[in-house]
Amino acid sequence: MASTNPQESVRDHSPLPKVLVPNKPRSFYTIGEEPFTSTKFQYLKAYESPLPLDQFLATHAHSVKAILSSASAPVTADLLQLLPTVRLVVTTSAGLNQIDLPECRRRGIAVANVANVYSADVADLAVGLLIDVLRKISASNRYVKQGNWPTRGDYPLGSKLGGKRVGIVGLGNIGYEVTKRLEAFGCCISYNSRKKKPYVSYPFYENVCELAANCDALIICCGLTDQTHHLINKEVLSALGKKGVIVNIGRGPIIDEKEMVRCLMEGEIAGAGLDVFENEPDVAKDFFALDNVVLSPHCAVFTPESMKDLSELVVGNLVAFFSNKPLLSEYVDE
Ligand SMILES: O=CC(=O)O
Repeated sequence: MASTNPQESVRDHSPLPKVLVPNKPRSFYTIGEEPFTSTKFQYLKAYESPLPLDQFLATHAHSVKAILSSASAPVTADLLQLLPTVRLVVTTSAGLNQIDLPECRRRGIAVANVANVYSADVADLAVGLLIDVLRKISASNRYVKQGNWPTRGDYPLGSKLGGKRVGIVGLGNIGYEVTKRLEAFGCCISYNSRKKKPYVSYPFYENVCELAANCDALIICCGLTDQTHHLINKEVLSALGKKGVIVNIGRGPIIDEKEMVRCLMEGEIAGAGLDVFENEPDVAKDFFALDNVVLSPHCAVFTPESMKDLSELVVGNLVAFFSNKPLLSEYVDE
């Protein structure tokens, strides 16, 4: 429970190593905090302190050895500057865009990622969104529930997934899981990634526009970086074309959202399945009126099963770190 007494939150007699938690991760909300705890370390929860963050950090600056980051808890150069004894950042997010990785590297701070914990769930949702858009599942569900079937007749046909040419943008763990699923549906896969992957034989397109021009659907699986910000722009969307569908389970700002909305409204692309948005949780209202758009509230990673695996990995990484053992899932830049 949040302390109401500022003095109480500054008192810190525990000999356990300290892990700063700047914001409450969504995973703590979904399965509770208990699975993430251990007798080997103690969380310092900035979000429960009545102190302003800078005062809280000043109070604990020299006792914090690790940070538990999440999508909503950025680890910036400014934060690290205030915490000179930090040597590890563990994140609960698949994306690492909120962590200043070059600054961590410069300071000799290790980063532990989520490894493969979420990949299957995210891939399932990506394929689910694609099928939903193509087969109009959500749209026809609304049609039936609104009582339109008897009066307005059959709903327009959806389109087959099998045989579709699907382009994966970002062939990491999640992208690879998506390909495994789409192979089973008989799709023709090709991809764009920072580098050609030696372990797959799918056609590789160095240029995402060329990939789009040769695909019926694009699935965005890459991380958000300076290079991928608005990677999917007007040119890529028009290359995808009138019959093209886009699915995004990466990060909202990878797509130029205003341009995508325009293309959807003007029929320049056929549909979209989106789990992530440029300005979460405020989703552009233009999407709401579009029947060819399926939306989910950035929940691709959230199943109780993967949350449990996540808690084991987070605790495992922190315990390993505080026991001077190798991390279970250290992020290594390729
Ligand atoms: O999108 C969710 C995550 O990065 O964990």
